[in-house]
Amino acid sequence: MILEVYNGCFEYTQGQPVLQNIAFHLDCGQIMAVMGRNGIGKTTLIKCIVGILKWNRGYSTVDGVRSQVGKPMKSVGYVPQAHKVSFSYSVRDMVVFGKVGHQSYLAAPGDSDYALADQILDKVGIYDLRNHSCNELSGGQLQLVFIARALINSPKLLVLDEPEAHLDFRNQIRLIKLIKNVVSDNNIACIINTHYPNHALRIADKCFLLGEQDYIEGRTLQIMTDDNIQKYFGVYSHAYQFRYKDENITAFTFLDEV
Ligand SMILES: Nc1ncnc2c1ncn2[C@@H]1O[C@H](COP(=O)(O)OP(=O)(O)OP(=O)(O)O)[C@@H](O)[C@H]1O
Repeated sequence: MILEVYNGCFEYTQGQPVLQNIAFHLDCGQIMAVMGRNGIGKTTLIKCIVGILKWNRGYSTVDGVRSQVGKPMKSVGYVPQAHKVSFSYSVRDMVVFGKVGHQSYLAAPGDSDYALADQILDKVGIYDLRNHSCNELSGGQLQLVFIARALINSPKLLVLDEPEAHLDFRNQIRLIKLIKNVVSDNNIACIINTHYPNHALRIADKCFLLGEQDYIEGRTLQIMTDDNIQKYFGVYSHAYQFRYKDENITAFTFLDEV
Protein backbone atom coordinates (compact mmCIF):
# COMPACT_ATOMS: atom_id res chain seq x y z
CA MET A 1 0.00 0.00 0.00
CA ILE A 2 1.51 3.35 -1.03
CA LEU A 3 -1.16 5.79 0.21
CA GLU A 4 -3.44 5.52 3.18
CA VAL A 5 -5.92 8.11 4.35
CA TYR A 6 -7.27 7.35 7.79
CA ASN A 7 -10.36 9.15 9.09
CA GLY A 8 -9.26 12.45 7.47
CA CYS A 9 -11.24 15.55 8.45
CA PHE A 10 -10.64 19.12 7.35
CA GLU A 11 -12.37 22.48 7.68
CA TYR A 12 -11.15 25.94 6.69
CA THR A 13 -13.71 27.56 9.03
CA GLN A 14 -14.62 26.02 12.35
CA GLY A 15 -17.94 24.21 12.16
CA GLN A 16 -17.96 24.12 8.34
CA PRO A 17 -16.33 20.80 7.43
CA VAL A 18 -15.14 20.30 3.88
CA LEU A 19 -13.84 16.74 4.38
CA GLN A 20 -15.34 14.36 6.91
CA ASN A 21 -14.00 10.96 7.97
CA ILE A 22 -12.26 10.20 4.70
CA ALA A 23 -10.70 6.75 4.55
CA PHE A 24 -9.20 4.91 1.59
CA HIS A 25 -5.98 3.40 0.38
CA LEU A 26 -4.14 3.07 -2.88
CA ASP A 27 -1.71 0.35 -3.89
CA CYS A 28 1.32 0.53 -6.17
CA GLY A 29 0.30 0.37 -9.80
CA GLN A 30 -3.14 1.88 -9.13
CA ILE A 31 -4.69 5.10 -10.38
CA MET A 32 -7.50 6.77 -8.47
CA ALA A 33 -9.70 9.48 -10.02
CA VAL A 34 -11.20 11.98 -7.60
CA MET A 35 -14.40 13.55 -8.86
CA GLY A 36 -17.14 15.83 -7.57
CA ARG A 37 -18.83 19.17 -8.16
CA ASN A 38 -16.93 22.46 -8.25
CA GLY A 39 -16.00 23.62 -4.77
CA ILE A 40 -16.78 20.27 -3.12
CA GLY A 41 -13.26 19.72 -1.72
CA LYS A 42 -11.19 17.79 -4.27
CA THR A 43 -8.21 20.15 -4.21
CA THR A 44 -8.48 20.37 -0.43
CA LEU A 45 -8.24 16.57 -0.25
CA ILE A 46 -5.12 16.58 -2.40
CA LYS A 47 -3.54 19.40 -0.40
CA CYS A 48 -4.07 17.45 2.83
CA ILE A 49 -2.51 14.35 1.27
CA VAL A 50 0.62 16.17 0.07
CA GLY A 51 0.99 18.14 3.32
CA ILE A 52 0.09 21.63 2.12
CA LEU A 53 -2.86 21.61 4.53
CA LYS A 54 -2.96 19.90 7.91
CA TRP A 55 -5.72 17.40 8.58
CA ASN A 56 -7.82 18.64 11.52
CA ARG A 57 -8.37 15.04 12.52
CA GLY A 58 -7.08 11.76 11.15
CA TYR A 59 -3.96 11.45 9.03
CA SER A 60 -2.55 10.23 5.74
CA THR A 61 0.65 8.38 4.93
CA VAL A 62 2.64 8.01 1.72
CA ASP A 63 4.93 5.00 1.67
CA GLY A 64 4.44 4.74 5.43
CA VAL A 65 5.38 8.36 6.17
CA ARG A 66 2.78 10.76 7.60
CA SER A 67 2.22 13.98 5.70
CA GLN A 68 3.45 17.02 7.60
CA VAL A 69 2.92 20.66 6.72
CA GLY A 70 6.18 22.31 5.67
CA LYS A 71 7.86 18.98 4.91
CA PRO A 72 7.57 18.17 1.21
CA MET A 73 7.76 14.44 0.62
CA LYS A 74 10.29 13.27 -1.94
CA SER A 75 8.08 10.27 -2.62
CA VAL A 76 5.31 12.56 -3.90
CA GLY A 77 5.23 14.26 -7.29
CA TYR A 78 2.59 16.97 -7.03
CA VAL A 79 1.25 19.00 -9.93
CA PRO A 80 -1.15 21.71 -8.73
CA GLN A 81 -3.96 23.18 -10.79
CA ALA A 82 -2.47 25.13 -13.66
CA HIS A 83 -2.18 28.86 -13.31
CA LYS A 84 -0.59 30.89 -16.04
CA VAL A 85 2.25 32.54 -14.17
CA SER A 86 5.52 34.00 -15.36
CA PHE A 87 8.71 31.94 -15.13
CA SER A 88 11.82 33.16 -16.89
CA TYR A 89 13.49 29.70 -16.65
CA SER A 90 13.94 27.55 -19.69
CA VAL A 91 11.81 24.41 -19.84
CA ARG A 92 14.87 22.22 -19.12
CA ASP A 93 15.85 24.29 -16.09
CA MET A 94 12.31 24.26 -14.77
CA VAL A 95 12.30 20.46 -14.87
CA VAL A 96 15.83 20.05 -13.49
CA PHE A 97 15.24 22.49 -10.62
CA GLY A 98 12.38 20.24 -9.52
CA LYS A 99 15.08 17.72 -8.65
CA VAL A 100 17.51 20.11 -7.06
CA GLY A 101 14.68 21.40 -4.89
CA HIS A 102 14.99 18.23 -2.83
CA GLN A 103 18.73 18.55 -2.42
CA SER A 104 20.83 21.22 -0.72
CA TYR A 105 19.91 24.67 -2.02
CA LEU A 106 23.56 25.13 -2.95
CA ALA A 107 23.61 22.04 -5.16
CA ALA A 108 23.91 22.84 -8.85
CA PRO A 109 22.35 20.45 -11.34
CA GLY A 110 24.81 18.26 -13.22
CA ASP A 111 24.94 16.74 -16.70
CA SER A 112 23.17 13.59 -15.54
CA ASP A 113 20.28 15.73 -14.19
CA TYR A 114 19.93 17.45 -17.57
CA ALA A 115 20.12 14.12 -19.40
CA LEU A 116 17.34 12.78 -17.18
CA ALA A 117 15.28 15.95 -17.77
CA ASP A 118 15.65 15.50 -21.54
CA GLN A 119 14.55 11.88 -21.26
CA ILE A 120 11.44 12.89 -19.31
CA LEU A 121 10.65 15.80 -21.63
CA ASP A 122 10.78 13.34 -24.51
CA LYS A 123 8.43 10.97 -22.69
CA VAL A 124 5.99 13.80 -21.94
CA GLY A 125 6.17 14.87 -25.59
CA ILE A 126 7.68 18.35 -25.21
CA TYR A 127 11.36 17.66 -25.92
CA ASP A 128 11.27 20.18 -28.78
CA LEU A 129 10.36 22.91 -26.30
CA ARG A 130 13.29 22.21 -23.98
CA ASN A 131 15.17 25.44 -24.70
CA HIS A 132 12.11 27.69 -24.74
CA SER A 133 11.51 30.09 -21.90
CA CYS A 134 8.53 29.05 -19.78
CA ASN A 135 7.16 32.57 -20.37
CA GLU A 136 6.67 31.72 -24.04
CA LEU A 137 4.52 28.64 -23.41
CA SER A 138 0.79 28.19 -23.66
CA GLY A 139 -1.15 27.08 -20.58
CA GLY A 140 -1.28 23.49 -21.83
CA GLN A 141 2.44 23.38 -22.63
CA LEU A 142 3.30 24.78 -19.21
CA GLN A 143 1.10 22.12 -17.63
CA LEU A 144 3.14 19.41 -19.36
CA VAL A 145 6.35 21.04 -18.08
CA PHE A 146 5.06 20.76 -14.51
CA ILE A 147 4.20 17.12 -15.05
CA ALA A 148 7.76 16.50 -16.30
CA ARG A 149 9.06 18.37 -13.25
CA ALA A 150 7.02 16.14 -10.94
CA LEU A 151 8.42 13.01 -12.60
CA ILE A 152 12.09 13.90 -12.24
CA ASN A 153 12.22 12.74 -8.62
CA SER A 154 10.88 9.28 -9.50
CA PRO A 155 7.90 9.74 -7.16
CA LYS A 156 6.07 6.78 -5.67
CA LEU A 157 2.84 8.73 -5.70
CA LEU A 158 1.94 11.12 -8.49
CA VAL A 159 -0.71 13.69 -7.50
CA LEU A 160 -2.31 15.61 -10.36
CA ASP A 161 -4.91 18.34 -9.89
CA GLU A 162 -6.98 18.67 -13.08
CA PRO A 163 -4.00 18.10 -15.37
CA GLU A 164 -6.10 18.11 -18.55
CA ALA A 165 -7.57 21.55 -17.88
CA HIS A 166 -5.74 23.39 -20.67
CA LEU A 167 -5.08 20.54 -23.06
CA ASP A 168 -6.57 20.02 -26.50
CA PHE A 169 -8.16 16.63 -27.33
CA ARG A 170 -4.98 15.11 -28.70
CA ASN A 171 -2.94 16.20 -25.73
CA GLN A 172 -5.67 14.97 -23.36
CA ILE A 173 -5.44 11.49 -24.85
CA ARG A 174 -1.64 11.67 -24.84
CA LEU A 175 -1.68 12.74 -21.21
CA ILE A 176 -3.95 9.96 -19.98
CA LYS A 177 -1.88 7.40 -21.91
CA LEU A 178 1.27 8.92 -20.41
CA ILE A 179 -0.15 8.69 -16.87
CA LYS A 180 -1.16 5.08 -17.43
CA ASN A 181 2.28 4.18 -18.81
CA VAL A 182 4.23 6.04 -16.10
CA VAL A 183 2.19 4.31 -13.39
CA SER A 184 2.56 0.81 -14.82
CA ASP A 185 6.19 1.15 -16.02
CA ASN A 186 7.37 2.38 -12.62
CA ASN A 187 4.84 0.55 -10.46
CA ILE A 188 3.85 3.79 -8.73
CA ALA A 189 0.40 5.10 -7.76
CA CYS A 190 -1.45 8.16 -8.97
CA ILE A 191 -4.30 10.34 -7.73
CA ILE A 192 -5.88 12.53 -10.34
CA ASN A 193 -8.54 15.18 -9.76
CA THR A 194 -10.58 15.38 -12.91
CA HIS A 195 -13.81 16.74 -14.31
CA TYR A 196 -13.68 14.20 -17.13
CA PRO A 197 -15.51 10.97 -16.20
CA ASN A 198 -14.51 9.43 -19.52
CA HIS A 199 -10.87 9.87 -18.58
CA ALA A 200 -11.52 8.26 -15.21
CA LEU A 201 -13.19 5.33 -16.97
CA ARG A 202 -10.26 5.00 -19.34
CA ILE A 203 -7.40 4.92 -16.85
CA ALA A 204 -8.55 4.78 -13.24
CA ASP A 205 -8.63 1.53 -11.27
CA LYS A 206 -10.53 3.27 -8.50
CA CYS A 207 -12.80 6.29 -8.26
CA PHE A 208 -13.55 8.56 -5.35
CA LEU A 209 -16.79 10.55 -5.67
CA LEU A 210 -16.99 13.38 -3.18
CA GLY A 211 -20.37 14.81 -2.18
CA GLU A 212 -21.50 17.41 0.35
CA GLN A 213 -22.41 14.99 3.10
CA ASP A 214 -20.64 11.82 2.08
CA TYR A 215 -18.39 10.13 -0.43
CA ILE A 216 -18.11 6.79 -2.17
CA GLU A 217 -15.00 5.06 -3.42
CA GLY A 218 -14.25 1.75 -5.05
CA ARG A 219 -13.63 0.09 -8.40
CA THR A 220 -14.23 2.58 -11.21
CA LEU A 221 -17.01 0.71 -13.00
CA GLN A 222 -18.90 0.21 -9.75
CA ILE A 223 -18.66 3.88 -8.79
CA MET A 224 -19.13 5.57 -12.17
CA THR A 225 -22.75 4.67 -12.81
CA ASP A 226 -25.66 6.73 -14.14
CA ASP A 227 -27.27 6.66 -10.69
CA ASN A 228 -24.14 7.96 -8.97
CA ILE A 229 -23.58 10.65 -11.61
CA GLN A 230 -27.15 11.78 -10.98
CA LYS A 231 -26.68 11.78 -7.21
CA TYR A 232 -23.25 13.41 -7.02
CA PHE A 233 -23.43 15.80 -10.00
CA GLY A 234 -27.17 16.46 -10.41
CA VAL A 235 -27.01 15.39 -14.05
CA TYR A 236 -28.79 12.69 -16.04
CA SER A 237 -26.36 10.65 -18.05
CA HIS A 238 -26.18 7.53 -20.16
CA ALA A 239 -23.23 5.15 -20.02
CA TYR A 240 -22.53 3.07 -23.10
CA GLN A 241 -19.98 0.41 -23.93
CA PHE A 242 -18.08 -0.45 -27.06
CA ARG A 243 -14.88 -2.18 -28.09
CA TYR A 244 -11.83 -0.37 -29.37
CA LYS A 245 -8.53 -2.13 -30.13
CA ASP A 246 -9.34 -5.13 -27.93
CA GLU A 247 -10.34 -2.85 -25.08
CA ASN A 248 -13.80 -2.57 -23.52
CA ILE A 249 -14.52 1.16 -23.34
CA THR A 250 -17.25 2.67 -21.19
CA ALA A 251 -18.15 6.31 -21.81
CA PHE A 252 -20.79 8.77 -20.65
CA THR A 253 -23.03 11.14 -22.49
CA PHE A 254 -24.64 13.82 -20.36
CA LEU A 255 -28.30 14.34 -21.13
CA ASP A 256 -29.74 17.03 -18.89
CA GLU A 257 -29.55 18.53 -15.43
CA VAL A 258 -31.79 17.03 -12.79
N1 LIG B 1 -7.93 28.90 1.48
C1 LIG B 1 -9.23 28.73 1.66
N2 LIG B 1 -9.88 29.32 2.69
C2 LIG B 1 -11.20 29.14 2.91
N3 LIG B 1 -11.99 28.36 2.11
C3 LIG B 1 -11.40 27.76 1.07
C4 LIG B 1 -10.01 27.90 0.79
N4 LIG B 1 -9.71 27.17 -0.31
C5 LIG B 1 -10.87 26.59 -0.71
N5 LIG B 1 -11.88 26.94 0.12
C6 LIG B 1 -13.28 26.49 0.04
O1 LIG B 1 -13.30 25.08 0.31
C7 LIG B 1 -14.22 24.44 -0.55
C8 LIG B 1 -13.51 23.34 -1.35
O2 LIG B 1 -12.60 23.94 -2.25
P1 LIG B 1 -11.71 23.07 -3.24
O3 LIG B 1 -10.81 23.98 -3.96
O4 LIG B 1 -11.12 21.96 -2.49
O5 LIG B 1 -12.84 22.51 -4.22
P2 LIG B 1 -12.70 21.65 -5.56
O6 LIG B 1 -13.61 20.49 -5.42
O7 LIG B 1 -11.28 21.37 -5.84
O8 LIG B 1 -13.27 22.67 -6.64
P3 LIG B 1 -13.03 22.82 -8.24
O9 LIG B 1 -13.59 21.60 -8.89
O10 LIG B 1 -13.82 24.05 -8.56
O11 LIG B 1 -11.55 23.01 -8.46
C9 LIG B 1 -14.86 25.52 -1.42
O12 LIG B 1 -16.08 25.90 -0.86
C10 LIG B 1 -13.86 26.66 -1.35
O13 LIG B 1 -14.51 27.90 -1.48
